[in-house]
Amino acid sequence: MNQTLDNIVSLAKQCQCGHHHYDISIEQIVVSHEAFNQLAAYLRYKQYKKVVVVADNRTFTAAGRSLCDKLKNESVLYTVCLIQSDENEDVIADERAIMQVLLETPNDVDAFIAVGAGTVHDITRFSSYKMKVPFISVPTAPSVDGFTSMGAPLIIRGVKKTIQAQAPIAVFADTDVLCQAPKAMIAAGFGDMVAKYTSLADWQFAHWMANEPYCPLVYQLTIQSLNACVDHMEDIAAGNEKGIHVLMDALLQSGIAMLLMGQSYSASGAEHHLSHYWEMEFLRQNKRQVLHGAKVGVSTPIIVEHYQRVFWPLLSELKQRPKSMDETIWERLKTYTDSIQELLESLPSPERIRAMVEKVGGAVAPQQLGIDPLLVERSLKEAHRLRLNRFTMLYCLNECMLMEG
Ligand SMILES: NC(=O)c1ccc[n+]([C@@H]2O[C@H](COP(=O)([O-])OP(=O)(O)OC[C@H]3O[C@@H](n4cnc5c(N)ncnc54)[C@H](O)[C@@H]3O)[C@@H](O)[C@H]2O)c1
Ligand SMILES: O=P(O)(O)OC[C@@H](O)CO
Ligand code: NI
Repeated sequence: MNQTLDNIVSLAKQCQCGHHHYDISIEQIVVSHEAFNQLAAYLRYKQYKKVVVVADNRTFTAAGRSLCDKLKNESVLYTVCLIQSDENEDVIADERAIMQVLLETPNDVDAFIAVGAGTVHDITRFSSYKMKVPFISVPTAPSVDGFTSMGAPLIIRGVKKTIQAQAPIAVFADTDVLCQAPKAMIAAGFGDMVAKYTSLADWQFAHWMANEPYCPLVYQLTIQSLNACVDHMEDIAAGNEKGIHVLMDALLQSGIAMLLMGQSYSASGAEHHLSHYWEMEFLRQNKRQVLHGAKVGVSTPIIVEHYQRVFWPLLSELKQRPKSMDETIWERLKTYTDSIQELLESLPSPERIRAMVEKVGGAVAPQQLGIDPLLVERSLKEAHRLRLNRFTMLYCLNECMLMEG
């Protein structure tokens, strides 16, 4: 990571922001060729006797099998829970997957090991939390910033909800496994980082308008991770070890930033709400899922465009308080107009963001992901409702500025 784990722990202890910071329960983060040997040593140190390895067919092939060989050599008793995919071959973090883990886990398990990408981690995070046992993270692709966070975005009765659960107690990422991950997953990881342009802007806005808890340290950790990815775009695009290391470090650090707040304020704004809306629509239509990072890589420039072309012109022209806007918001919008303008002007242009995403091999148009323009249009009007406690600029636009009468 840009910062070492110890460094972040100490920065968090000294933080003067006034908000509660969750303890970083992560004891060790290893990103190296030696990760699995170090995991074996860690299990010895923890004296775990019985673990459950959670994976799916693909992640078991990518890393689970070789990890299990290691566990055998170490005489650690383990069982494997292979999460079943749906009829589209997708593994979804939903009730069925969680129930499968709970059913297949012995009651006296010491710890879980999540071997996979974002989805396997969220299933394991939630199940282990409910069973009151720790989990260890073994990422198989640098595809999301959700390895070190404590939130579990789950699909519950078809609705994407993020439930705060727990962070892993340790992370062991094997660089060979990460470098061999599908190129689309590497591009998706970059997409999840590029999304921080708008998530951080929405967070700043929500803090000004609605007193959403804000912390400069968490902001710094996140923007530092984003900048590291942008600075190493060539390496990430080439998929070389340097690039994969930088990307993975950035994703881990952004996850820790979320963990410190116990919420995804820094990492998820309107661009994520659009992505969640599209994901739910795909599930409803029984279509194959699209990678999370691919969706947010596409929705981020759409949100920048919408803020610069719709939100800002409307805001700067507002002469009187719309009926749907309460007095406090109206006063604050007036106070912060210049700051909001500066904030929006500080964002890279939609073209620039698309060029970055394209450079690392990601899609830039919704149609490339099978998302039709009508769905995009609908999501721009409705997606903010998925997170009514987040006062994003999209929320403000739709709920306070466009709803006359
Ligand atoms: N907890 C958080 O804070 C957080 C943060 C970001 C995203 N997320 C969530 O993560 C989920 C998306 O995760 P994702 O984008 O990593 O996709 P994913 O975990 O759904 O994986 C996609 C597919 O890639 C396969 N795969 C993984 N590693 C592989 C490898 N090395 N080789 C071949 N195939 C491999 C998986 O088996 C799966 O079929 C979403 O539900 C999203 O909401 C959570
Ligand atoms: O809190 P949510 O919106 O699920 O987002 C988490 C994660 O996707 C941030 O990158
Ligand atoms: Ni994300």
